[in-house]
Amino acid sequence: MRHPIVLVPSCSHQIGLHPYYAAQHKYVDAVVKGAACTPVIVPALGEALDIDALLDMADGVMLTGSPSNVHASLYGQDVRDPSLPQDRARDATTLPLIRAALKRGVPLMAICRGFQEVNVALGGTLHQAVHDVPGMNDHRESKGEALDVQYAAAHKVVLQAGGMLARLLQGQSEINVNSLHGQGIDELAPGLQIEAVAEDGLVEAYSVIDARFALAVQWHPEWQVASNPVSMRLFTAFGDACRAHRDRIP
Ligand SMILES: N[C@@H](CCC(=O)NCCCC(=O)O)C(=O)O
Repeated sequence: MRHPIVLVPSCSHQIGLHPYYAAQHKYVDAVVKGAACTPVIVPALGEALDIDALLDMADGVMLTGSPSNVHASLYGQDVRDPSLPQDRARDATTLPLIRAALKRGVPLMAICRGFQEVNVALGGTLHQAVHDVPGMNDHRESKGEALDVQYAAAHKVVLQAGGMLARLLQGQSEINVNSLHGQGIDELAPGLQIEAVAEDGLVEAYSVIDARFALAVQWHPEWQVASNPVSMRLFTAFGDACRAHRDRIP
């Protein structure tokens, strides 16, 4: 039996003189090590992509994080800080893909930027600088530190009792998570169910109501996934949903 195929939309990065379609190793590796699925990196080609053809062959979609921000115009705002990285090619690829995948019931797992993209794709908005919102904490990483410091547990999140995440984590009420983001959920889109919140009240995880499996988290479960039991539960559940989709009777 073939492994389920998981689409991993790329970012568009400039490396030297050339633009690249790129996806970080840790996300692609987590699809294999955590979900036991086969990753397929999708170039950020936007409307040039045949999304239906991609979803015809896909058993899941995983949206990665990225230092770039979802363009604020996509949720009706002006860009607050133009010096921060953007990736319009990725936006033009992921937002239509998210809507199409959810419409078809393709399992979806979204991480960090991906978490923000799903909210925007479904009509929600973002804080462009969480740390400048009165009463909110600074959720950014210390960029000058080593990666194992940047991705270390930074704060706790309280799980929604009776929610999908609480069930997946067998009734745990809170977990410690890493935190590498300057933006965050402001208005939650219709049809989303909060699954976890940070100590300052920021939404840190949600699921899509009525979806068989659509889970989005602001933190990074892909980081050293195999050595983190909580992350392994999330990726295993995603992989199981992809296997069920692969074996569905059309
Ligand atoms: N740019 C957005 C999303 C942040 C994000 O995805 N961080 C991860 C970057 C590195 C990695 O991919 O692990 C924001 O700042 O909120």
